Amino acid sequence: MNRIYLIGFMGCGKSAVGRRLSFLLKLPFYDMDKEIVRQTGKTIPEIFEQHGEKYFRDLETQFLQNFKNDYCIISTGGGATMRKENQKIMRNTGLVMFLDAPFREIWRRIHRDPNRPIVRQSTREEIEALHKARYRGYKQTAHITIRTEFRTLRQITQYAAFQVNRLKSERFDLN
Ligand SMILES: Nc1ncnc2c1ncn2[C@@H]1O[C@H](COP(=O)(O)OP(=O)(O)O)[C@@H](O)[C@H]1O
Ligand SMILES: O=C(O)C1=C[C@@H](OP(=O)(O)O)[C@@H](O)[C@H](O)C1
Ligand SMILES: [Mg+2]
Repeated sequence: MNRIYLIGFMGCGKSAVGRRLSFLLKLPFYDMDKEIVRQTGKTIPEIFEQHGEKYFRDLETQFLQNFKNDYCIISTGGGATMRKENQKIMRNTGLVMFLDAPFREIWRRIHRDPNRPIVRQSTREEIEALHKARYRGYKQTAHITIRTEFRTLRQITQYAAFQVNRLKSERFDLN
C-alpha cells in the first residue's frame, strides 16, 4: 500500500493534480497515458485509430500488472478503472483517490481536446451517459473521494496531501 492512484473521468484533473501532488509530497510522478505513449512510441489517438480501444485497454492493464515502483503518484486514464482486475491491483497496491468533478465542468474542459479520441468520436449526450455509467466504478474503487467543484488545483492538491498524511499511520506506509 504505498502508491497513490488518482482516478476519475476525463478532465477531472488527474494529470494536473498528480503533477502538483508529486511536487508537494516529493514523490515521483507517473501519468499512465504518458507511460503508454512512451512505451509504444504512439500517441493515444494513434493507438485508438490503428489498434482499437480493446488494445489500448490491454495496454493499461499490462501497465498496472508490470509496474514495479513504489512510493510514487500515478495518474490513471479515465477508463482504466473500469476493469475489475485493474480495480483490484490499484486497491491492493495503493491509496486510491477519486477526483469527482461535475459533468458540465468536465465537458467544458474536454470537448475541444483533440487528444482524447473517445470525446472526438462522441456527442455531449454520449459522453454524459459514459460519465454516469462509470461513476459507480470510480466510487467503488476509491478509498477517498475528493469533490473538486469550486476548488482550485492548489486547494485540491493540498487536500489530497492532507488525506495522504492522515492515512499514512493507518494503512499506508509511505515512510
Ligand atoms: N480544479 C480545477 N480547476 C481549474 N482547472 C482544472 C481543474 N482540474 C483540472 N483542470 C484543468 O482541466 C484540464 C484537464 O485536466 P487533466 O489534469 O488533463 O484531467 P485528466 O487527467 O483527469 O483527464 C487541464 O487543463 C487542467 O489544468
Ligand atoms: O476515459 C477514457 O476512456 C480515456 C481517458 C484518457 O485519459 P484522461 O482521463 O487523462 O483524459 C485516455 O486514457 C484515453 O483517451 C481514454
Ligand atoms: Mg490525464
